[in-house]
Amino acid sequence: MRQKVRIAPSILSADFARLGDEVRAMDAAGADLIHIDVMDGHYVPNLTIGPGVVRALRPLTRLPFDVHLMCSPVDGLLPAFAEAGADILTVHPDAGPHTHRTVQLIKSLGRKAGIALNPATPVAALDHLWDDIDLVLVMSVNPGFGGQAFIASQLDKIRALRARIDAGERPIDLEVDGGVNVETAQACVAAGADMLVAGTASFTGGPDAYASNIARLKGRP
Ligand SMILES: O=C(CO)[C@@H](O)[C@H](O)COP(=O)(O)O
Ligand SMILES: [Fe+2]
Repeated sequence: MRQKVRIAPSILSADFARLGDEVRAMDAAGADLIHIDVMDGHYVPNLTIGPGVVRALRPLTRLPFDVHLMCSPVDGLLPAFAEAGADILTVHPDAGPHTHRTVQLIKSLGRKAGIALNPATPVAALDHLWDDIDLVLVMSVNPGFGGQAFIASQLDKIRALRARIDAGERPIDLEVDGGVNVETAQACVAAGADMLVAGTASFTGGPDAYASNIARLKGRP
């Protein structure tokens, strides 16, 4: 693989009845971040996790919390997630009218700011944001659910983003989310991704399989 990749298991695929244990198990298994999918039943047709859950999980691990907000409007939710223990707050530019203002709000809360690009959202959506963002999240499925198939056309977008990030002066993480498994992980890293979200592929097989799942996603046998 091209470079060291970090794996962010999405707890959307965890056993919600044992969520704390699941987060601890993923930490012990070698995960690099914990990805938390926040869905509002409006921007996407699913309803998931609020700041109370993030706050409850926060003492259980020192891994960064990578909070992916599929919410519209989102600005009013950001302070609560920051206070609850989010490290990265990632928003969708099509979910609100003033994404630059949203990014400024995230920075004012002292958190890293990410922008998520849906499969149909072009790289140009970032044109006015490059100076302020810390992460770009390429959605390789349509947002809303775990367990969907990887949309291969997004590999070209990852390549274009890698070229743009490498041409810039600031470090910006390039994360891919949706349908990531051992095979698609390799393609994403070859295209330039340095962070991979994996829900199904991380949690499949139960806790005894987590370490091997993470290792294989990192390209180890
Ligand atoms: O944001 C999302 C879906 O909207 C993701 O984070 C999924 O939760 C990833 O799940 P898998 O596709 O890896 O099962
Ligand atoms: Fe996500």
